[in-house]
Amino acid sequence: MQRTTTRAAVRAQHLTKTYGSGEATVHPLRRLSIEIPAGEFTAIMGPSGSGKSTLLHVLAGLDSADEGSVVLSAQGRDVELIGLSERELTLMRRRYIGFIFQAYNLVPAMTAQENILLPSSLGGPEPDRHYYEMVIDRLGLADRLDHRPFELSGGQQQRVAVARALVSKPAVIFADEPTGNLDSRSSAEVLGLLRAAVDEFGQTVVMVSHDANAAAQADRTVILSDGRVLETVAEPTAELLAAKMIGAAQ
Ligand SMILES: Nc1ncnc2c1ncn2[C@@H]1O[C@H](COP(=O)(O)OP(=O)(O)OP(=O)(O)O)[C@@H](O)[C@H]1O
Repeated sequence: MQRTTTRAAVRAQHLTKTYGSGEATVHPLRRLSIEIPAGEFTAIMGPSGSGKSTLLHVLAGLDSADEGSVVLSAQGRDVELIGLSERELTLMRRRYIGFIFQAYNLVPAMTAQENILLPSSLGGPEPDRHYYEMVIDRLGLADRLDHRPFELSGGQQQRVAVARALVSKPAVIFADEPTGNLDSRSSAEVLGLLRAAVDEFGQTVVMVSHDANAAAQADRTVILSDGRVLETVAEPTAELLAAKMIGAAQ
């Protein structure tokens, strides 16, 4: 059988993270290794406390691991994130990483447009004008750009957060439960946009979700259990993922 090799956008090996000591010790990551293929949509599922958010934060350079390696491939070079200083990590995040939070994390005093352009105002890459306009148009935000977050619905706020993560064409977009606060219609919209970011804009997306329907939008779903990768499911269906999650919780 012919094998095609997919380029990894992020390659993490033997990640270990421990909190506390003695009887209170918690191990969110236990020598966990994972590869995130470039230009694809990867979902991460697992029971509560299995280490999903910790893993996402470590892969995105928002948190550090005690041991292991996280290599980010961006613009033809590989950068090891573990061991970088806080300042170096901040620069890496600004240049190469987009992050979408469950709680949107928009700046309340800024308009939608100012929020979307915030990473470049802070020294990140200047978005390409044509691409910026295409993203705004695709996300249906053209007539919302002068609004502040409190004037927008939850779904619209999350679309602004998606636009903020997309416009600088980061090497990887991470999303931590991006639909966790949304109703089913807004959830479907946001998931459709993440799917389009991969299919139409060639982006790499990694999303943590509890929701089998959301994770089924991905090209593959990695299931975590107790700080380790239990299984990777290619082209998952919601039914299969729901069944796997019952297994992972036992
Ligand atoms: N700052 C911290 N201090 C101590 N323990 C922590 C800290 N952050 C996470 N943990 C613990 O690490 C484990 C993994 O947490 P993590 O948030 O990564 O899990 P999760 O799979 O994302 O869970 P959930 O689905 O409930 O959000 C949990 O037992 C959690 O209580």
